[in-house]
Amino acid sequence: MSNVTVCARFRPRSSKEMRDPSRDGVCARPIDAETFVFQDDKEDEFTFSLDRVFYEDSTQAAVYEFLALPIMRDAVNGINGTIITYGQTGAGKTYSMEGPGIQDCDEHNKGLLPRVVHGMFEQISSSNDIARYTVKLSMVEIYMEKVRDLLDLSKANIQIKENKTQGILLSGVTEVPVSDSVEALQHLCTGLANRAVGETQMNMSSSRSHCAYLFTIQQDSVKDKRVKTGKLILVDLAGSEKADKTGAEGRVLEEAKTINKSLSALGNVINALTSGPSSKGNHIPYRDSKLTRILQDALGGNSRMALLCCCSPSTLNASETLSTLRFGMRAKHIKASPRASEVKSAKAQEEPSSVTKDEKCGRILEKMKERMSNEDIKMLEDVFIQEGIIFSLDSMAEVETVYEDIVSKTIQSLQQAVDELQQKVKKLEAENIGIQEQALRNHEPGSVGKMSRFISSWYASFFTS
Ligand SMILES: Nc1ncnc2c1ncn2[C@@H]1O[C@H](COP(=O)(O)OP(=O)(O)OP(=O)(O)O)[C@@H](O)[C@H]1O
Repeated sequence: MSNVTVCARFRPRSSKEMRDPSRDGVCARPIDAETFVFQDDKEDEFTFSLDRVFYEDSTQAAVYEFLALPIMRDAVNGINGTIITYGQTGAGKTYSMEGPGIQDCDEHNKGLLPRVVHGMFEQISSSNDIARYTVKLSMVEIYMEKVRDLLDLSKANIQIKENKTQGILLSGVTEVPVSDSVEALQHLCTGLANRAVGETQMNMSSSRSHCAYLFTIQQDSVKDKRVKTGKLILVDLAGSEKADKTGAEGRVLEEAKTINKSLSALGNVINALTSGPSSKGNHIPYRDSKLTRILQDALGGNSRMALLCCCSPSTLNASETLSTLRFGMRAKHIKASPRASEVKSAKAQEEPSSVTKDEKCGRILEKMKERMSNEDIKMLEDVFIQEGIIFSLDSMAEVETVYEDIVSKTIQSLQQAVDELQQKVKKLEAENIGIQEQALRNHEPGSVGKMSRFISSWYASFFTS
């Protein structure tokens, strides 16, 4: 059981952001490779801890090696993987995913997609003697809630179907077999040329669609004829900014609304997945958008998943960046347990389980911890966000530390309340004695009796209320 890998990447400041005269301009102050302090436009500070933070001087190679390489390697070995770039328009999603160009780009600037393609075929060629591989490539765009085949534009409305053994499928989508990275990149370039490009005030060439690159890697073992299939999906999401900020109108406004609807659906699915069982049962609204439906297997756990939160470093975009980072924090709590989709030989299926008692206990413990954290994380996160203590609940150890801290603080304040009450009791006792003495001095036995009855009943009600 592993968490989703969530990283943030701050691109260099644009020339417009550099010209901003109102501030020194930068909203993130690095603490270490995983943690930074974020300052919003009201100068409130939030500390974020993610799996890795890439600042403006980070290289494309570093992002690939940390975020994508392990997922690509597993996909070649039959474990599904998904890599998503998320963030507002102009935050660096496409730069991170593709680089300045897929084919004719210098080595240094190459994005995740061409690196994944090269890495995949390199790994395949180094293990060709133990297995035969078949790689197929598809490429689709989700635009205005329609899935369009970017490798065959006549297929403008691909249907999404579900199959018990293969999971989510794009019915009739073009799947081109590719035998090396040059061929794969050529097809990707064809697909990219077909991508719908809209215009908004914020970025004259911003893409207004989600784009998914899908690789199916089938491995036929030379030795025992076992077949493993790994699906690797890379998704470059459309920009997540608010429609009103773009100043868009007409069709562009409709595009922005549709994009926001599908990104909200993605947020809702993540919320449902990370909120634990609810009164409504655990309904996960995958069907609310094409995007969440296509990502259903990835989000539902049968896939390794990495999310790159692309951010502007500028205070001008602080509110969008804050919501991007909060989205990332939320996604971090999705639990994934990807399995290799291996078709076993009959002999392998008969083999007795070699799982030890300790391993079973470990698994049960993990499940218990998982349930506990699912229920507690939301409450804790809300409290800590309110208190300005944004944190990363990476492990149960962290949950326990946080709990211990809260419990000890609660005990301290209860102790203080008990001390105050004891002092109050002492003061009242002294007053009581004084009143009784006064009554005796006045020689009024009847009044003393009434007074003492009054005091005892007041005393009793004080301590039972
Ligand atoms: N890490 C980076 N290093 C250098 N330049 C970058 C980096 N990230 C982004 N840029 C530049 O910033 C600009 C916007 O980036 P990009 O087009 O990737 O944004 P985007 O998030 O994909 O936007 P959209 O939602 O419109 O697709 C581009 O000119 C890009 O070259």
